[in-house]
Amino acid sequence: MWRHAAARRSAQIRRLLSTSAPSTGAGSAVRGPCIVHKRGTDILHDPWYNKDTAFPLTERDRLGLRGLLPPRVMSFEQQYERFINSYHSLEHNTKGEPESVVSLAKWRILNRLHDRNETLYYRVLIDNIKDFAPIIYTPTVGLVCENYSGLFRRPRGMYFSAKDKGEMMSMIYNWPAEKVDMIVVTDGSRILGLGDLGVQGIGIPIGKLDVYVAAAGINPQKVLPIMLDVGTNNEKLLEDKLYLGLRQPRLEGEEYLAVVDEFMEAVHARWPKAVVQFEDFQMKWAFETLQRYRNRFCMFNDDVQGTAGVALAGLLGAVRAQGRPLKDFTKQKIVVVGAGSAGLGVLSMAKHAMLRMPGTHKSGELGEGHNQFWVLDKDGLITKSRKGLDPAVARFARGYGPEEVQDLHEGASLVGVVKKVKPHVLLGLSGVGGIFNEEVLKAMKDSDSPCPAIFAMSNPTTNAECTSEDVFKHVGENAVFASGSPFSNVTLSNGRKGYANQANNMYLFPGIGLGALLSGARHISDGMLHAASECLASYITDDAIRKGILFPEVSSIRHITARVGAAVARAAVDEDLAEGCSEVDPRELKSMSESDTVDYVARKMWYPVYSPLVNDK
Ligand SMILES: NC(=O)C1=CN([C@@H]2O[C@H](COP(=O)(O)OP(=O)(O)OC[C@H]3O[C@@H](n4cnc5c(N)ncnc54)[C@H](O)[C@@H]3O)[C@@H](O)[C@H]2O)C=CC1
Ligand SMILES: CC(=O)C(=O)O
Ligand SMILES: [Mg+2]
Repeated sequence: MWRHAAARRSAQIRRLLSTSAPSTGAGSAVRGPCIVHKRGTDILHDPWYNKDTAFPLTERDRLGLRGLLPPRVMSFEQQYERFINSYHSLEHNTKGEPESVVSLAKWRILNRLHDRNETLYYRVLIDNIKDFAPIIYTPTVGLVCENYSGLFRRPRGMYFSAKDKGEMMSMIYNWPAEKVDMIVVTDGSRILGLGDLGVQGIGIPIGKLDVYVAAAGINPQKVLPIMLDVGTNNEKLLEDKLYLGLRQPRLEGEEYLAVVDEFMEAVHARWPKAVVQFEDFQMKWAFETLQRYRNRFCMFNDDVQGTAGVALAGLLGAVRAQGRPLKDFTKQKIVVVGAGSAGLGVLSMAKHAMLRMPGTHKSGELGEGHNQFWVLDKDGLITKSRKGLDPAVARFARGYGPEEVQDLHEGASLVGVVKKVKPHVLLGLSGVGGIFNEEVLKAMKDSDSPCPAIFAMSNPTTNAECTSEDVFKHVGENAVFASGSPFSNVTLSNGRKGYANQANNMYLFPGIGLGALLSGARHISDGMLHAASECLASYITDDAIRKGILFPEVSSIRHITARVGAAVARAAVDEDLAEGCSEVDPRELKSMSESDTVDYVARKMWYPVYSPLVNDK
């Protein structure tokens, strides 16, 4: 049985590798020579250049490697097959072990390859993204962050701490790559739904940048994960002897902002065209830093803006799933659970999309007071009678219109709200696992939609508001479901599939970053973000939507990202924000048709093949 499976896999691997260049984003499978400034073991220990046993004999002579490797020269295909086989042996050998043990073992084997040979690592990642994304990204990356200090073996990325004040401008030059295109930075204060993990949050920028390389074809030599260690308020970590971060409470106020300001100035001074993605900052800093930097630097906040675009695409899909025209989006009743950085990002983008729907202005149907949303946070339903309401939340508080007849009071419970409102959509970004319990889901049966939509978007899996099983069992087989972390499809009573879509910002952030980079955008505008979301929403056909498919397969992420990247670049050009990049100036970008732009973006995507190495000494 095991042998048959292995033979099948070998055939699959041969098939995969014989198509030397996939249809999108291949770049060229034949690469020109690459100049290295090192020789001998220095090359073997550098994962950017290392080919392990695949160094040809001529290269071994040229680079001083002769005698440093076993004599047999393996092909890339053989190395690939060897890795995949060891991965499957590990799966086989860990059967029956607890899930966390298996997941961490899988992460370790991938991480070791990452640290040793990036070309092979990214090739296996690209080819097997659906299987490997749950390991290098959510949910396993959450487990890795929780255990990071114990798992730490080799550093990756850069660490700027509160103790580095005044030094960052010189520290930035310690990074060995001359050019950096994409940076993902966190302060570790809200890692997925796991809270403050301090310096251990570095796993998130690393995972996000892996997705950038796999999905957007950003050259891994030009990505930089960054941790801003300003302390932690996590008592458990502060007491942990192995904790690798600063043992002090988080900086606050001006002291905190001074660190982030200095970091942003340092990055901009060395790499003025780099795109900076802010990730997993607690709400107050997510919004504050976005406001502070978005018009000065080419940056965005993925949790606020990337998530919003993905959720909006899903919400529009939910309208189509009901067989209704898109303009009916303005009539959808949407309950949002979680009014944090992600929830508020979604609310504000969805509201903006409603206001932009064709015809809404003419009919005067929608105004700022129009409110299709019921928003709950940890204290229940948010109404205008809530004391000390933040203006960003106040826009969505109930009580501004005729909806008051629904007799829902401040702080009403989730189940109470669902029973009274009968929403078309229930969307969770609360970080609270299981909060969409049986009672809540059963109440969704009475939704005014023939296909009630449940989005359990919190990560990782343990923090998801509910599971795919729960939804099809309690809401009904006509429900549509999407979650932040992957769940399995469910077999329905009629033998059809209940689709477990993944509503994760991974469908957009790589394209936002890529489009901004290739257009040389001065900054990332709302228009560029809307273009990204619309592109994702229109990717799914009506046929697929009717089956309950709201988002594409993760395996097609490179294809989607090329399109999203092109849409973002075109929006930058339209808004005169594009300054062009080294090869293409803004006029050329402007003259490209839509499909030319997609081709251009796809051509610029890096694809992992071994380049001939030439030494400059
Ligand atoms: N699927 C995706 O692409 C994304 C998912 N997320 C997930 O969303 C979750 C929240 O992220 P943020 O908004 O940044 O966090 P946050 O900490 O800023 O906000 C959390 C919100 O949930 C509310 N909340 C807490 N307990 C609650 C309860 N029992 N009932 C109702 N509301 C409750 C809080 O009051 C707060 O408004 C995290 O789990 C994160 O992983 C975030 C970004 C992207
Ligand atoms: C997916 C993501 O960005 C989050 O859960 O924070
Ligand atoms: Mg995030």
